[in-house]
Amino acid sequence: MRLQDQIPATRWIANLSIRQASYLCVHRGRCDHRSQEGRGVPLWKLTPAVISMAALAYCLKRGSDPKGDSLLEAARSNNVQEVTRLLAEGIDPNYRHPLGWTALMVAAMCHHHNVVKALLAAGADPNLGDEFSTVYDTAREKGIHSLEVLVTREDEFSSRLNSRASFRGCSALHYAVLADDLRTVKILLEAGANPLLPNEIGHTPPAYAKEGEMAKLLKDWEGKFQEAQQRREAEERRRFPLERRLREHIIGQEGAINTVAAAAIRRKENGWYDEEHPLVFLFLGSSGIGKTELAKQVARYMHKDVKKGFIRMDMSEFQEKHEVAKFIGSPPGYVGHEEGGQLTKQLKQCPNAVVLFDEVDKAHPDVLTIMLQLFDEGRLTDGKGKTIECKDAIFIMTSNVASDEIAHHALQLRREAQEVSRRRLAGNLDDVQVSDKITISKQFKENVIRPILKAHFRRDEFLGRINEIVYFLPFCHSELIQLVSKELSFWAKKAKQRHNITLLWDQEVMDLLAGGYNLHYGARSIKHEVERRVVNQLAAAYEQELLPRGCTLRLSVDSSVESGSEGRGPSLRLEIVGDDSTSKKLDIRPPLNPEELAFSL
Ligand SMILES: Nc1ncnc2c1ncn2[C@@H]1O[C@H](COP(=O)(O)OP(=O)(O)OP(=O)(O)O)[C@@H](O)[C@H]1O
Repeated sequence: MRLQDQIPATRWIANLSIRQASYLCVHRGRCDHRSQEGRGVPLWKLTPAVISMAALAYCLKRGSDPKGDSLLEAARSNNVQEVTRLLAEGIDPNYRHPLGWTALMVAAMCHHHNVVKALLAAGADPNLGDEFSTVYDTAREKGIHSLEVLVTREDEFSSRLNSRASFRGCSALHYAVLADDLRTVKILLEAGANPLLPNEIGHTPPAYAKEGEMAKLLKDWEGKFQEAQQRREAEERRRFPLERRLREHIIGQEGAINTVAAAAIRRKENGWYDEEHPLVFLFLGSSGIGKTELAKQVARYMHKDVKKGFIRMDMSEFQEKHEVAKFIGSPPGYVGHEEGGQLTKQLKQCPNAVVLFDEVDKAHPDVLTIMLQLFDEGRLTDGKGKTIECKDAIFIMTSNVASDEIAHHALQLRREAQEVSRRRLAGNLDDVQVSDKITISKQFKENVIRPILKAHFRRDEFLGRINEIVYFLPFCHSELIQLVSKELSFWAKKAKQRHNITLLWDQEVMDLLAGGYNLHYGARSIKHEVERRVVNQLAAAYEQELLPRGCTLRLSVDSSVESGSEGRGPSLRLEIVGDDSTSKKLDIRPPLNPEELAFSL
């Protein structure tokens, strides 16, 4: 072992006596608290405890990389030469201590400017957040003694920090500001550290700045950073508009995508909206058709990948009157008051979130009354009497109410459009163009859908507060082909990654799988069909060792099985493609092939 690699171990041994003393203090404190005499425990009795802590310390270090640990130690002790040497050896500049921090955070906290520069030059990310929370939480998470965590944090990071405060999410910039080190703060900002980045408790670095030069410097950079961020986002939006992003994840549903993107979100982004009220959508259509997926993608667009930006409430959990309390929290004196409400708790963390109320038609009328207040006033008062302002939130309700009527109307429109095209073009139509032309008529919305919604929700003011009712239509054939292709590609990628198997298929296979579409289950029925007819066969062939690693497999339609007989359609077969492009059908033993098994029953 190199001398440098031994340093942390030596420090651990040297620190045993400190730990022993600390443990003694803590233990004495406890004894004093419990007994009148206030006598401590003899030192010899503590030795096993201290030894066990040393063992824990050893365990803590055991899973870590000794060179990574040396980098952390060199950063802490301001050994620029050693830091540079280790980085040149290829040690990850973002290597984390087993308790969560990086070398850049240590150097920033300890005023070691040159180490900070060396780490940044080697690619250390100034915007990584610390994974260390409080001493006690970290001890619980890692399953080690809190005293051990405390001593490690003090020895290997800094002894100047409050052990009870949470540091999760603090960046190197947070630490440099906490250390009041103007020079390091400048270096970090110039290297791209984000002064607007909040830690887990929502504080950005300027929140820890002392008045004066430090606060002024950070304020200037906040402005610069905001401008640059806005420029970047505008450029990104221009190059990659929302509709295009949504279409990458959602097949078909052009009308729904355009309504949500153009009519509402873009208006909101560009300032053409009513800032007094949040946006409210009602997504209608049958199951598995993309309603939830569209809501998720909107949240991802609005909040990047921030988890808190998407709140999902299953409204079938609020069918009873008494369940209102679960929604916004119970008033004082009632059971669950301390817990708070499911919606209010999450909205508090992100008041401009995208909130999905799934199956809203199932909610109790009292819950709807609360939602109406929320939509109307853009604020919500929880059981503790705290008001949450959420005028910037986007509320999306989904419902299957009237889904049969919508599906049948859409199919009818599609048939009519096909008929018109057929007559006009004398056949040979591309149904993508046809499906684009389908729009649910105003008359149908007014005469069919509105009365159904009114009968269901029984309140005009509730329906009146919805900005847009968005219709999701059943998939047409070309959209089904896209869904099949997406599913097959997903499994082909897995086959390649896991077994180096190349999977091929043709149009006939996709047509056959598209036939598994069920209007009531939507895209889920396509997923199921691909799993049932393709993945099950692949798994069986693999289990029977019929698939050599690195082989090429072709899926094809077995036309020897004619449709019609006993309701069986053509089946899919698997062939291995040889180097000379010849193919050999795989003989998968029936008992292990669920499809064949089903046929033989
Ligand atoms: N238009 C679509 N394009 C791509 N994938 C889709 C589409 N519609 C549904 N899916 C996929 O099908 C699954 C179910 O979709 P989703 O959750 O959006 O259904 P839903 O319309 O909200 O139905 P439900 O009312 O049953 O929740 C998801 O995995 C989703 O990715």
